[in-house]
Amino acid sequence: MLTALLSLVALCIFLGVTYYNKKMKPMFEKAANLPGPKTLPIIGNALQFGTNTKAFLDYIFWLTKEHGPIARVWIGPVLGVMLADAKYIEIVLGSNKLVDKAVLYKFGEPWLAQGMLTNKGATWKKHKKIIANAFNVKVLDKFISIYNENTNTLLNKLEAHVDGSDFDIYPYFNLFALDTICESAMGVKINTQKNDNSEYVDAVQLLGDAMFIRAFNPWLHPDILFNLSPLGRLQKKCIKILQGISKNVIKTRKEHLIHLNSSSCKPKLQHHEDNMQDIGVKEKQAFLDLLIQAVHDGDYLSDQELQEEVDTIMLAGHDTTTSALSFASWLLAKHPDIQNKVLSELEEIFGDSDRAPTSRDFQEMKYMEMVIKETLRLYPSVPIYGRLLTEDVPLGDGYILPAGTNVGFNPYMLHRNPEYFPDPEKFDPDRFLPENSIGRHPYCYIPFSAGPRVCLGMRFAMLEMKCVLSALLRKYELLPPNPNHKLDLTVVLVLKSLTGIPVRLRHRR
Ligand code: HEM
Repeated sequence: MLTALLSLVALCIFLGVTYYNKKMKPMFEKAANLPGPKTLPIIGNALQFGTNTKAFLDYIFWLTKEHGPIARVWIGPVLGVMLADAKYIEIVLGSNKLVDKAVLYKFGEPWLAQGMLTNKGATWKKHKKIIANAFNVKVLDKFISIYNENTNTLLNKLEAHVDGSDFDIYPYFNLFALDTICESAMGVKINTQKNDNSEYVDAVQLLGDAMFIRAFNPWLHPDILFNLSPLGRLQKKCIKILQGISKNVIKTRKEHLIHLNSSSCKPKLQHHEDNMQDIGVKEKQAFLDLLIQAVHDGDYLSDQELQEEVDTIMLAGHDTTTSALSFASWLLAKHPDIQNKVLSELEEIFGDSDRAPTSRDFQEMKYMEMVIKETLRLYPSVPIYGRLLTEDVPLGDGYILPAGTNVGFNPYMLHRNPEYFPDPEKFDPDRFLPENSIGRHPYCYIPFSAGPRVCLGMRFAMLEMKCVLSALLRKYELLPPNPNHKLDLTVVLVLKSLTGIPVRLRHRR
């Protein structure tokens, strides 16, 4: 018995040493010269991250401020490196090979499974092609009526605050964005703006929060412990609600399309653009309809894949725009001169008319676009995202990132580097005038990421944001909040403020 026990201990030690020598030792050696904070034995820098999202964000900012554009941390045996220099970022983000997501993304998998955001390899590539097709300009124009309709509902809700005191605009944009993405992604109206108590909204919100809470509480990392915890049980309940809805919608939309197809005696589901006319779909198209009909190398997306992609679009497509819209309104409220310039542009486009905007109008909103870009420079909706390196990556300057490193990108700090953006704290949309952008490094501005895993919803988001901001400014003047108010930034999937994002409103005429 004793011999067996001793043999087992010896085997464990042997396996541990082999693992260390083969995997960990080369990693330690290659990472030895990377700048970073002092580490403790075994746990490394794990205790420095804090246990909440605000502390995490502050720590990430501090890492770059203190240790510069390459900042190394160890979380136990996991190596993390924050990059905040465009030339280093390009090497990783620009690579067609380094496309795997960092380990933290696995906490999104219970909901998103193998959807675009979390997926990798051949299926990611195949899905990206299919989905990118669904996001082309012609298709996006078809969503304008959805934006306009939901914008009108938003403006009606905001009436309650006209001539009132400061109010937090974030929750209003959040419901607007959720209604818009739900209708665009699935073709379903959930009317959260009109119905404040929505099980659906609560579930989306709770899931976003749960992913982050889990990520920053290491005892919740093992699936077995998480699933038994109250948070794990809550997450399961929320996923059931959301997937129940998307499953149902997929079934109904598919049946509907098949019915339309067979009634025109063409039992085929073809590539969407040609097919939209064929199958006589005159009603509003949703991304889902396009994905159902999309063919790639003779292959359709299965029901499971459709659901994962729709769920991903739902997640990626509402909090991000909410954050950007809220910070844009706050910045415009605090900078009346810039707000007036946007208004002049809108007056040139619309004159005295109160007609709804068209696709052409959005193309003419050049200054508005620069305002949105400058907002995302100062307050990038996704202030941190990451990749897992599958091979050693030489950065130059004597630095190597070993295979297995989790690389983090920190647009918030990158965008505040005076080398790329002089006087970086100043809100100055003119930075994005074509003549002022000449010579700027293509990877120094990355609110939508860059390279092969660039955001798929970038154009969708830009149109949606132009729609709602232009309507808001045509109707209301945004007034600055109490000067004593201070933002208290945190990240829960996206950049938010714990003290809210307040503005005041007054009618224009
Ligand atoms: C202001 C709005 C938005 C911002 C700032 C933004 C930003 C980003 C960023 C930084 C990423 C890369 C994340 C990573 O590498 O982990 C990303 C990916 C993605 N975004 Fe967006 N996004 C926005 C809106 C949207 C919208 C409206 C949609 C859908 C309608 C969308 C769909 C996606 C998808 C599917 C991906 C995954 C792409 C891939 O991994 O290949 N995004 N977005």
